[in-house]
Amino acid sequence: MAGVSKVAPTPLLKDELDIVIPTIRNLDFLEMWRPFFEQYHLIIVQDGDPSKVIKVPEGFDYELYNRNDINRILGPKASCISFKDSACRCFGYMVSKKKYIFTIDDDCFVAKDPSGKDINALEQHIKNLLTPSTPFFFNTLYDPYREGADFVRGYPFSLREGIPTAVSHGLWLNIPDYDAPTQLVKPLERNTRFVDAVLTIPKGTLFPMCGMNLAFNRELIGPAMYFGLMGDGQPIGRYDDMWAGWCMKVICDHLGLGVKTGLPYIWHSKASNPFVNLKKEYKGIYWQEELIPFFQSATLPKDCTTVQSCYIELSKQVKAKLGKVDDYFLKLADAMVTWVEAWDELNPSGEKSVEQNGVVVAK
Ligand SMILES: O=c1ccn([C@@H]2O[C@H](COP(=O)(O)OP(=O)(O)O[C@H]3O[C@@H](CO)[C@H](O)[C@H]3O)[C@@H](O)[C@H]2O)c(=O)[nH]1
Ligand SMILES: [Mn+2]
Repeated sequence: MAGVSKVAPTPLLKDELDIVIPTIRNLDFLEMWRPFFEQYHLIIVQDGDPSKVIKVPEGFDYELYNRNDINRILGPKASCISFKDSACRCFGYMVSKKKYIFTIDDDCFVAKDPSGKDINALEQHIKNLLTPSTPFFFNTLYDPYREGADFVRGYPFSLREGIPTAVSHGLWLNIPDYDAPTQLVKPLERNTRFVDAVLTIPKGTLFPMCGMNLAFNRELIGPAMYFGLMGDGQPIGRYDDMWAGWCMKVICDHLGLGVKTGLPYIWHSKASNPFVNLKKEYKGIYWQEELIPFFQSATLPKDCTTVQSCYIELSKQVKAKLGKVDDYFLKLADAMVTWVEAWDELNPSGEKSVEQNGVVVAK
């Protein structure tokens, strides 16, 4: 038989997924990801000085937005997009037209699994997003939809269909995502432990979402993925992804959407400066002792059936209940509304309930 031409398979979700990268530096890191990323469209959000030229390696298909572009596109609503903080990445989520988003930091590289094989983090995130979540009952053999696993004895059959997955939260080998105090106490600690598992985060449980290796279904949960007001002119930094994760999880629990964490791993290469981080984080470290109980007790009315309506309702509760913590939360609550308004302006397809997104919501 004539030599069978080896045609590379089309990557999963090639035309339905954008890769969003916040950056202040050249993107040489993409060379290592080329085999996994080259066929996908990149949205680069250039932070800091817009006159700086960011070099993107040849062969990648991308759009790049700097601060001038954000101001031009959003006008006064650009005030809700952070400046001089990785939180700016959420502009990429808003401007994308795709169903899925994967966001990664420019100091995150391809990690190897225990067998020494390069980990295609994007492929694993896609698997996580395309298989259901099981937040209502814990499966002790971890991800039941994975090859070679299943639901264990005693797992209710009525719950085995699972629910749609909205978010896939990946982890990091080498430099762990520690807060500044922990970084200061354990400057040499490296994460060498590869845990071969994907878990659904149970309903009613919050978690610290890290934005450096994260994927989500933009149609299901996009409007809730606002990374807040951080960086320049703000009293706090490095709580961008945390804030988004808490708002997102409350809304996912309310709408019957799932959140997973675990595989895939990336190799996080650079520890940011712990002293700079401490300055950014310190208010957050004591504020969060009030923020967590707020999110843990947050409930949304039944008539909130779209992400936008949930998010607007949450912003009202932030204003009413967190304004006493600090005036910052009054400003943040307003910025949450501006974000949704800007989102709907750039995505005029209108608000959709999860059912309208073709999702059967667990009752
Ligand atoms: O002002 C800035 C600083 C950085 N960036 C880009 O954002 C990411 C992360 O930057 P970096 O790797 O230097 O910082 P980390 O401390 O490792 O970031 C993680 O901690 C959290 C910060 O909120 C977040 O979960 C992770 O991002 C890089 O791509 C920088 O180029 C920026 O855009 N603006
Ligand atoms: Mn980093």
